[in-house]
Formats: sequence, C-alpha cells, structure tokens
Amino acid sequence: MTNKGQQAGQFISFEGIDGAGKSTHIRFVQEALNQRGIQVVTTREPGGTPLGEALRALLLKEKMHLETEALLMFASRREHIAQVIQPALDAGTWVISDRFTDATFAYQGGGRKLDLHKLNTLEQWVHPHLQPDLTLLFDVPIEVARARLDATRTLDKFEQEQSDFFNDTRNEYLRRVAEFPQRFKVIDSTRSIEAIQEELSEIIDALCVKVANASTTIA
Ligand SMILES: Nc1ncnc2c1ncn2[C@@H]1O[C@H](COP(=O)(O)OP(=O)(O)O)[C@@H](O)[C@H]1O
Ligand SMILES: Cc1cn([C@H]2C[C@H](O)[C@@H](COP(=O)(O)OP(=O)(O)O)O2)c(=O)[nH]c1=O
Repeated sequence: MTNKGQQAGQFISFEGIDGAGKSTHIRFVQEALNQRGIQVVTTREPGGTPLGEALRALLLKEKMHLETEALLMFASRREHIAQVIQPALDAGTWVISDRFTDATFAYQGGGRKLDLHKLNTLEQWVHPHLQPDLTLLFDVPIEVARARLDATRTLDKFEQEQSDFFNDTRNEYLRRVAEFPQRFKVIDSTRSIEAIQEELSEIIDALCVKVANASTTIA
C-alpha cells in the first residue's frame, strides 16, 4: 500500500454503477492473486464487519436523510478500516474491497448531489492517510447495466433509482478517474467476461511486478 512502510499489503477497491459487473470479477481477481502466492482478504462496503453489515441492511432498505446516509456509509467504513482493512494491510495481507470511498462520492455526491466538500471533510476525518493502491472501475453505459440488473435480480433501494441518478453517479466516478489517474484503471465492461478477465490478469501481473520491484528497492 502507498500509505505506510515496507512489506504492507496492497489495497484494491472495485467500483462501478450497479450492474456494471464488479461482483462477477472479484472472485477471479482473488483467485488470480492466490495463484501468485498472495494472501487476500475480500470484503465489502457498506459492510465487512458485524456492525457494518447491520448498517448495510438499513442503508439498502430504509429511506433516510441524504446526510444520514452519507454519515452511515462513513460510520460503516470507520469500523471496516479499524477491524478489517488496516490490520490486514499491516500484516502484509492484500485487501480487495467491493466498494470504498469513491462509491460515496459517486452515489451520495454525484447521484444524490450532496456537497462534495462535506464528503471531503468526512474522508479526511475517517481515513486521512489511507487510499486504495488500485481502484478498478467497471464502466458501462447505464442502459447496459440496467438490462443486466433487470435480467437477474430483485432491486434494492439504490438499484431502483432512475436513469438520471445513475448517469450522475457514473459521471462522478469518471470525474474522480480524471482527478486520481494514478490509482484508477477503467475497465470497459461492455466487453465479454473473458476479454475483461484477460485485461484483469495483465493489470494484476503489472501490479505484482511493481510491488516486487518496490520491495527489492527497499531491501
Ligand atoms: N461482461 C459481461 N457481459 C455480460 N454479462 C455480464 C458481464 N459482467 C457481468 N454480467 C452479468 O450482469 C449481471 C450483473 O453483474 P454483477 O457482477 O452482479 O454486477 P455488479 O456487482 O457490478 O452490480 C450478472 O448477471 C452478471 O452475470
Ligand atoms: C459503499 C457505498 C455503497 N453505496 C451503494 C451502492 C450500491 O447500490 C449499494 C450496495 O453496493 P453493492 O455491494 O455493489 O450491491 P450488490 O450487493 O447489489 O452488488 O450501496 C452507496 O450509495 N454509497 C457508498 O458509499
């Protein structure tokens, strides 16, 4: 990770609008890392801890004030970092998180129009020194995502939002890619699952080489 000393694990987050294909590829990336001898903890937000999962159940179902929603996302995240993410990284274990703070900027900021300054303040409070080393953004036009969702599952509170919401959410993700180009990789998720996995393998290989080179330099 970029945040602390040598030999710490790498932190990878998966992002994208609902139906973009994130969940489909998480297991693939975990197995690809395991095959390279890397220990991985896979987790998710909101959630990842008993308290976080209880908050998730509320967040995905209950209507609430926009700021309550954002605060609960960060409350879940605070617990998640303390109980799961930071201990794993410190122990040299890699972490894959199905969503992290980019999702709050995209959904509560982009989708729901919460002032981004407020989200910046919460981010600085909750994790001033922690950022993913790599964020995989699964990107598709919203019509494609919607068709995939409609074909497969009962929609939760967020998934029932209208097209404008998801367009704004997607645009905020893309704005963050432009702001933090060094940690984002945008995956064109309109392609076949096989083509995407080929690209993911190349990205993982490149990351493993980078980490190995960095630890050689430190040693
Ligand atoms: N590249 C792809 N091409 C076709 N269908 C896909 C692709 N990626 C995912 N899917 C399908 O779309 C649906 C939503 O994918 P999922 O991974 O659950 O999305 P997310 O986790 O981003 O909400 C699933 O039924 C999945 O099998
Ligand atoms: C982490 C996070 C998720 N969300 C939303 C996005 C998703 O619609 C929902 C749950 O995410 P996700 O785990 O992707 O849902 P699924 O189990 O259906 O794949 O929570 C936010 O609005 N803000 C956040 O900060």
